[in-house]
Amino acid sequence: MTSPTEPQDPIVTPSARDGAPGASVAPPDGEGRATALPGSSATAPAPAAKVGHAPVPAAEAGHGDAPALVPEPAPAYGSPAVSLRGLVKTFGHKVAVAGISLDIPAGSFYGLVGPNGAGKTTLLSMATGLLRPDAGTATICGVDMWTDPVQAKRLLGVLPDGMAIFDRLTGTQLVTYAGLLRGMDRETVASRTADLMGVLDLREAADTLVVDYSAGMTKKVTLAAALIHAPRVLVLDEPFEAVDPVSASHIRAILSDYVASGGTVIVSSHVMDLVQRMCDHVAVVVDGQVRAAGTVDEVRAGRSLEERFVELAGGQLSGEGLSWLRSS
Ligand SMILES: Nc1ncnc2c1ncn2[C@@H]1O[C@H](COP(=O)(O)OP(=O)(O)OP(=O)(O)O)[C@@H](O)[C@H]1O
Repeated sequence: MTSPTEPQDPIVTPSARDGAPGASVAPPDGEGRATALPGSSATAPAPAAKVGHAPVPAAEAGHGDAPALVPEPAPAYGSPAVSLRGLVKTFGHKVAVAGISLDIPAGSFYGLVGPNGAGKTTLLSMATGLLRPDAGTATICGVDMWTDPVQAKRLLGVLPDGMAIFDRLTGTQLVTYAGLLRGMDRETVASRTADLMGVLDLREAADTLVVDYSAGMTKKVTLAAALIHAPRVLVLDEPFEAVDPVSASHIRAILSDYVASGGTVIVSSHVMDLVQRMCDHVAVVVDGQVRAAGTVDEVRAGRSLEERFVELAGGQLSGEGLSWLRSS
C-alpha cells in the first residue's frame, strides 16, 4: 500500500530490469520487501569529504537554473542521527518487529546484529522509508521519515539487501544515474563516479553491465550508488556479504573516514568479529526486539561480542545434535 505522502523515489519494478533507465519508476510498495534503488531526488550535504572530494557546497545541489538546495545543519555530535520509536511490523501472524525504539548517535558506527529472521532488514526498511511501519516513527536528523520522506531521504544513503537494481546499466551508468536522480550536476557526478569506481576496484568493470557482475561486485556498485550524494547517514544491510577481503578492507577504510568526518553509519552484519572491531555501538535484535544496545564495550560486558550475542540469542556455542553426521 502506498499513501500520498510516500516519497517518489526511483523504484525498479521487475519490468524495468530488462529495460532502459527510468522505464519504470514507481513509488515504493510499502509492503514486503521493496525493490528499490533507494535515495532521494536531491543532493544532500556532505560529511563524506573523504570519498574523493571536499564537502559539497550548497551551490552544487542544484543543476541548470534550479535553485541550489541549502543543506540542513548537521546534528551535534552525540544527538541522534536516527531515532526510532515504537516501530512495529507484522506480516500476517508473524511479528517481524515488535516495538523497537533505538537512538543512533550522530557520528557513530552502529552495528545491528541478530540471528536469521530476527527482524533487522524489516527494521532498517522501516527506518529508511522502504517499508511502511504498522506503528511507530523513524526520524533522520530530526526529519520524520514517514511524514516528510523526501526531505528525510535527502539525508540518507542506503545499501539494501537483496533488492532489484537497474542491472541492465553498466556500473558507471548505474552510479551516474543515482547521482543525477539526486539532482547533482553532471560534472560532479562524473568525477565522483570515477573516484568511487576506482576506490571500489570496479574500474575495469566500469563499462560492463551490472547483470554480468559477480555478487560482490554488485554489492560494491550499489554501495557506490548509495555514496554518490555524500549522504549524512549511511544504512548498509550486509555490506560485506560476498565481498572479497581486499575490497572489504577498502570499504571499511571508506566508512571509517566517513564516520571520522561526521557521517553516521548503520551496518547490519552477521560477522561478530567485524562488528566488534569496526563499530563503536551495537544493538542486538532477537525476535523483533532489542535485547541489548549501547557501546560495543557495554554490550559485550567483558566478553567477546560473539559470546554475548550467543547468550542473548539463546543459542549455544558447542555443536550438539546430528549425531548421525559424525563419522565416528
Ligand atoms: N515480506 C515479508 N512477508 C512475510 N514475512 C516476512 C517478510 N519480510 C520479512 N518477513 C519475516 O519477518 C521476519 C524478519 O525478517 P527479516 O528479513 O527482517 O530478518 P533479518 O534479521 O534481516 O534476517 P537475516 O539475518 O536472515 O537476513 C522473518 O520471520 C521473515 O520471514
